[in-house]
Amino acid sequence: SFVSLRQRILSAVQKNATRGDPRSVIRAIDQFCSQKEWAMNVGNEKGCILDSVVSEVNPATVLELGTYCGYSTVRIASLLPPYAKFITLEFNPDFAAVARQVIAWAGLEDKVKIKPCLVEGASSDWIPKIKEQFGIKTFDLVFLDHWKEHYLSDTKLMEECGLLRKGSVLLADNVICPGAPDYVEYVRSSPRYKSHYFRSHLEYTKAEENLWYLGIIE
Ligand SMILES: Cc1ncnc2c1ncn2[C@@H]1O[C@H](/C=C/CNC(=O)c2cc(-c3ccc(F)cc3)cc(O)c2O)[C@@H](O)[C@H]1O
Ligand SMILES: [Mg+2]
Repeated sequence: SFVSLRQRILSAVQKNATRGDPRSVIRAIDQFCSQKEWAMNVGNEKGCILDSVVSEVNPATVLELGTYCGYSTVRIASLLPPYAKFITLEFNPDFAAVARQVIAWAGLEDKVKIKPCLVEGASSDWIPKIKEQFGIKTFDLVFLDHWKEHYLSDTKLMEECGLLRKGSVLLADNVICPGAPDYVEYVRSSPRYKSHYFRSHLEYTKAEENLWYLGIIE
């Protein structure tokens, strides 16, 4: 039967990565996607920027929008302190199923070093429920990497639901390629945001790309 790209990514992890070793899971996916088949993981170049932001923010609460195969979930989770709460939202059940297995292979499910709580469903449905469902007041860090046309609406929704505070950091992938122009326009023109560009390249290519880092200031 047809084996989907995400199944091939999972097989590459199970074949080449060491169980319980998050870095080997990241390496296995990066090797597969740079040598065999491109996939829309954030990749290693932008991944290192993500790592530096996570380490700098050292967040107690993290929200990821768009789990996909769990590549950035594993990257983030492996850097969080044990008490941290990490929610990742994915509405495609097939992607969520693969991501659960990639996260489990990295031992982040078992070791409960951090249990990224992979919630199946649309971000717009779940964002209003996060406070009472997970006992989270505000997010220290949000990583946006889902459909680009949802970046702005979900950011506004997070503001309305009181999930962002002074100092919350929003990190958005792909603001140049494929691009999120309405989101960029909104945060650049809003006095509430201080924004910073990280120059990088589209994953596994030489194409110009940027991760868009935003601190919130009231
Ligand atoms: C409202 C809602 N709620 C929950 N999950 C949601 C959700 N909306 C989407 N998702 C989930 O998130 C992922 C979607 C990611 C979309 N990412 C991209 O489209 C993307 C594309 C490229 C790219 C660049 C150049 C090209 F030529 C082609 C593609 C690079 C990237 O890095 C991308 O992220 C996917 O797993 C989807 O199910
Ligand atoms: Mg992306």
